[in-house]
Amino acid sequence: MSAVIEIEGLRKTFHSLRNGRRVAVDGFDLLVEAGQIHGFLGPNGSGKTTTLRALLGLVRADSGRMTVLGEPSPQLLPRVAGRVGAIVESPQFFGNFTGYRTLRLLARAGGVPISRVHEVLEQVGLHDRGDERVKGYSLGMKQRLAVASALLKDPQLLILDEPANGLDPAGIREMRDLMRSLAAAGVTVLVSSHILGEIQLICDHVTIISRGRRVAAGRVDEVLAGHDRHEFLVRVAEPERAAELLFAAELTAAAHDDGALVVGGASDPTVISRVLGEQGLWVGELTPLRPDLESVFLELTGAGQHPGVPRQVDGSGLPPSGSGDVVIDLDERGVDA
Ligand SMILES: Nc1ncnc2c1ncn2[C@@H]1O[C@H](COP(=O)(O)OP(=O)(O)OP(=O)(O)O)[C@@H](O)[C@H]1O
Repeated sequence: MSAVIEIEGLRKTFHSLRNGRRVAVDGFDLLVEAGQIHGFLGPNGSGKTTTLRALLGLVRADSGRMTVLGEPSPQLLPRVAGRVGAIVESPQFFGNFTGYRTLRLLARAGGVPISRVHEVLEQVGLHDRGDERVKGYSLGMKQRLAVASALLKDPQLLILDEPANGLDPAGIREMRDLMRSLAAAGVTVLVSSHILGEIQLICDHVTIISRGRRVAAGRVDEVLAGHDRHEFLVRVAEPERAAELLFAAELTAAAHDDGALVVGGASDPTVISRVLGEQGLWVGELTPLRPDLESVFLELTGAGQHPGVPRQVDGSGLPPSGSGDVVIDLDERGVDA
């Protein structure tokens, strides 16, 4: 598989009068290969947006090596910009424009044939609503319009920063279906999120960032398997006696909140049912406890107890007011330090 995005040792420090020096990204690595739907996960303030902004040349990294579609970024990003679509932060559009007019303008500005507008509206499922004003769109429709604008160039790589943010369950499902259909059409997708269930449903690969550092990366199933503690949920009539029997058999047993036991140390579940059954305790339920991305994420990032460094409230982490349109046209990107 060829690398579509490579980041090695990315470091970015922000300096502000109020908060002094803050290391937002601290030696971070990321590898996204062709054909992946790659989830980029991290708690609030862990460095996801800064990483994406550095990758796209929107903020200057202190150090690190980055490539996009094989070209060093941001130096030679313009060479591949036509093959990359990116949406960073919340999309904003002129409310009085229709979806169609919005895309037609963007297509003209980007030198894309107008015929492409119909194709992308179709692709994101807005074809029937293209003649309506954007101000009447739901948040989910606005997000899909943003994706449509990023698809105008028919990109090979789509980078989406928190596309499910603020969406209701139906909107999230629409976004998920859209990402799947794009991946099926051969687009490599990098999607950042802190909605873990979503990432687990959509993505085949994941990179988890915590406090600016990579703490896990790989196929979602492999990352999960690496955190499988081989525990089982066991339901029996006498949990306390069962726990004693299990301890005596050198297994572990902990009370679960609804009277069940969480049993560990058994290579296979028949060991548990045999230990209990031999003493006349019949097992009513024996379920393997598989880790989900949420438990792995909380374990790796400590997000439950130690939330990520909070976003600055002085607005220095936000785009300047008025620069609402955050659908990034890589051909016209600016660089801030
Ligand atoms: N322009 C900036 N100036 C100063 N600090 C910044 C700036 N941008 C980001 N930061 C800080 O860098 C750290 C990482 O922020 P970043 O926005 O990259 O995190 P994130 O993972 O995208 O968070 P979220 O999920 O909340 O969007 C935070 O501590 C943030 O306050």
